[in-house]
Amino acid sequence: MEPSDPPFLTFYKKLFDNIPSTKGNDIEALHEANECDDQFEHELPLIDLSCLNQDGFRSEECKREIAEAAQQWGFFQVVNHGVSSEILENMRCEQVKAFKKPFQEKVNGIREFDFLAGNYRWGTPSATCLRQLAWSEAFHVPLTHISTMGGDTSFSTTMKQYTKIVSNLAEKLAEILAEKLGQKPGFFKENCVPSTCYIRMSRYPFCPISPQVFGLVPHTDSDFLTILHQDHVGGLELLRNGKWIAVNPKQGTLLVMIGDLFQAWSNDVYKSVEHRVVANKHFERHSVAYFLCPSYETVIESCGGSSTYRRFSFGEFREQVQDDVKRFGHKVGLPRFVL
Ligand SMILES: O=C(O)CCC(=O)C(=O)O
Ligand SMILES: [Fe+2]
Repeated sequence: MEPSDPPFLTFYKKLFDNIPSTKGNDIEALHEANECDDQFEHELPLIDLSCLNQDGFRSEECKREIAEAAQQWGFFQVVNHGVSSEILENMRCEQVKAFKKPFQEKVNGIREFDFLAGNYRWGTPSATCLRQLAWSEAFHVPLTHISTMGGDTSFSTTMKQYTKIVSNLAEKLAEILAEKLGQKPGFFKENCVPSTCYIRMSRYPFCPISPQVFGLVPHTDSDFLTILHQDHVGGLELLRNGKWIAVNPKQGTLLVMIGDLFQAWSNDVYKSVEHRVVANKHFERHSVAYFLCPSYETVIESCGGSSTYRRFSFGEFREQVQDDVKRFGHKVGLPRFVL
């Protein structure tokens, strides 16, 4: 059978050849750099979205909790979000099957899903050292692609069901966050379009050299907000007050992360949360993320008060991110746009 795993060890051989000896002190230093504090895990905000359908008081209270979590954490977990456990499970199964396709087929584009070469990414082509390498593979699928996917396959049906609910949820949460800033509704409906919103399905193969590489290097998301579903394995961590906190999996829960665009739009009221995925030595892991993005022409400017950031279009932001990744090996992000 043809292999399905990306050839990390052979393709990135140069990076592994340059590893300083990883004995004694070096390994200790790495563990220290990767250290994660489990102590605050229980404090991660968890919000019951069914309250949004209840009487005025309960629903207002729920909106307040959402805005508070976005301000203080840039992150929250949600339950009763409208995606049934059946759809979540189907999505996971379809994703597992898709990643089991031969590596070469994933690279060339999976015909059966109308995927092109560009839909598949793996590793970090720009990495110049192991700490920049992501030990993971992913399919990026814009919403426009999902809605035009042909055939009544279980893959296309599940993708359509999942994205329909999650995209509505993302828009609803974004509108609540805007309302809490005193903004009129409609901005996200008007500007977030199916050609730029996308689903990213990720697989993190088990990694024999963990902790020397990450599954996904520390980053913030370049969108308004992200809705993530992770499987039971764990590995996602977020940065809070200088400490990494593990986001342990809770069945049926979706995770919401504020991205850079919301931070700029809200003039730093909502925080774009830095997060990473730690590679697992023994188990593979899957996750699926939905990114709420505006059209490339959409201008992002502070919705109130004197702004920390200059106005920029989403297209300009993306180009700058790609440029920085090429030049420095990592994203700079919002600091590039500070006035
Ligand atoms: O897999 C995860 O838990 C995180 C994925 C993520 O952060 C991303 O795709 O931007
Ligand atoms: Fe992310």
